[in-house]
Amino acid sequence: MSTRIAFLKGHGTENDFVIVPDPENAIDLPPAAVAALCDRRAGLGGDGLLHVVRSAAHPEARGMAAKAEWFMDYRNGDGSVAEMCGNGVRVFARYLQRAGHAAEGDLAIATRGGVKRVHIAKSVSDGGSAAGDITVGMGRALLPETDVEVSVGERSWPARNVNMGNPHAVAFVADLAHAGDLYAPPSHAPAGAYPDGVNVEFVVDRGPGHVAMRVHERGSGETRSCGTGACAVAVAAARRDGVDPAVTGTPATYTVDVPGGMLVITERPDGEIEMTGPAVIVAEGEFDSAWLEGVRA
Ligand SMILES: N[C@@H](CCC[C@H](N)C(=O)O)C(=O)O
Repeated sequence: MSTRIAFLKGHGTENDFVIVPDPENAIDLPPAAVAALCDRRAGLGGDGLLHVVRSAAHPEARGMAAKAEWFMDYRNGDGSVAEMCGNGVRVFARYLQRAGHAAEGDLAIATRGGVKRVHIAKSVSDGGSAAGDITVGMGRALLPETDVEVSVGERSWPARNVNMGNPHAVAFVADLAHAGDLYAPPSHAPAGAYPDGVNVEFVVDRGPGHVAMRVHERGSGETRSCGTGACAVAVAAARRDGVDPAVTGTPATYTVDVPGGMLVITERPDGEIEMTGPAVIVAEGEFDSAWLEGVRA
């Protein structure tokens, strides 16, 4: 018997997600079903999917249930699983707020990358009303001292290897257009540098503490924003600029322009990184479970 399954659509700086609320983890979402839901022509469309589950009801999150009631079971658009999604966790928080599971202020969300602290700012009123920004504590960046190179077509660049829970290669380029159409994943060397694949960011300077980036995301293709990518870029830019908050004792803030908007990233002297930006829910509806059954078959 088919049933109706509720979904929402949301985005953070145009990194967009299908949101499937499923508190008791009752909906089977194998990779093919996720890819079908994220398909922009034959499905609902999204860079990824946020499966909203109570931590206590998910085997990967039970251990975090005492600290965070809700688990972000994040999937990439091709159905693959990723450790963390920075824009996703902000959109996830906005969903929890809209559904009445969270209020403005602080909350904790369980992710595969651990429990993340989120702050939902008060709504602002400027003639109409707009949702306040959402800040997430992204944890610390790891900077393995690996020499990496990324290539698109004939062009190659040295890249900084940054791990934000998920893997990134950050390349500073003369012109963002040099990354080409990014339909195919950029290649990287050495070949074994990223055994589980990599998100690749291309970065140009806009001014002091201000950069712009494009990204090719593992499992999603080119997207209009990537939160973990923006954090990786901010840290790579800071180190390139000779800035290390652990040494100076002063927080470092970078503004990162992405094709879909702007994110503000602050790295603190203890290494903790905070990311702030908008997160919105744009639609909600239902789809027929029979459609998903057809995809799974
Ligand atoms: N868009 C996300 C990152 C999603 C995961 C990434 N594609 C991966 O496979 O690591 C973000 O906002 O961080």
